[in-house]
Amino acid sequence: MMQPILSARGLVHNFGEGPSAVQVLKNIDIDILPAEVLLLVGPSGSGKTTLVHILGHLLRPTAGKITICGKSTETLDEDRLAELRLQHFGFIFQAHNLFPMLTATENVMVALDLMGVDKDVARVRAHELLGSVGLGHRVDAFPAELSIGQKQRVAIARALAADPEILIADEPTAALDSENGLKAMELLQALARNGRRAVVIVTHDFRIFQFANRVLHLEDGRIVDKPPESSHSFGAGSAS
Ligand SMILES: Nc1ncnc2c1ncn2[C@@H]1O[C@H](COP(=O)(O)OP(=O)(O)OP(=O)(O)O)[C@@H](O)[C@H]1O
Repeated sequence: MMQPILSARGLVHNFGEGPSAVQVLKNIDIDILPAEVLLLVGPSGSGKTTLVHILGHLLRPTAGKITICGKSTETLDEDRLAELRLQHFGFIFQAHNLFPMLTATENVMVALDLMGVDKDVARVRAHELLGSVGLGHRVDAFPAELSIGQKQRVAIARALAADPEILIADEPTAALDSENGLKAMELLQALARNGRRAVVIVTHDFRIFQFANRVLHLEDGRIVDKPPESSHSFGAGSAS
């Protein structure tokens, strides 16, 4: 059995306190494996975004434990959590969150700057990252000059800045047409396979199921219909 990059056990999350508290995650166990594309699917409100925020350490769970490469993250203070996020995670959100006044290169450099990378080195690295997502010819473009698919690629390049083990994407194809959605997924799948990193995707988009190694269904804060280990890989996305 492959060693998970991240293991979460008994995750519970409540929003609110006391009698008005709402439990949105109920005793979730999850392992994230190297080189896998893991899809989280389920009805609106089932807790998918809350779960990936907790897995990405953007939100602390009400209860439960997470280990990354075998080390518990439970007792880390806010500064250590910020370091951990920078080091281990890349985030890709639907709205891309690109800075409109900055070029593609500068948008990627922001992430490298946060890591304390020298500006000249960061510029070279940003160009490399943009090249790796097929945007080597658009490094000086501003977001408004890029197509939506290209903007998504800048967001992916930025998420790769720290060469993270886990990429978390919330609805990465929702705003893309079929062609761009498939291209984005091909890129994310290649990043999982080549980089030995995991890509965790929240989605409602059935078109991308073919890229998954595993699909976890969330319903009312629980993982349901967990497939047996033997069906871990299927379809075009098999990592074997
Ligand atoms: N900050 C918050 N405060 C209170 N309740 C929240 C908060 N964030 C989410 N919720 C509630 O928690 C539940 C799970 O929300 P979450 O966004 O995780 O679901 P989701 O499965 O990602 O939904 P969608 O597919 O619509 O994005 C919902 O009932 C939502 O209203």
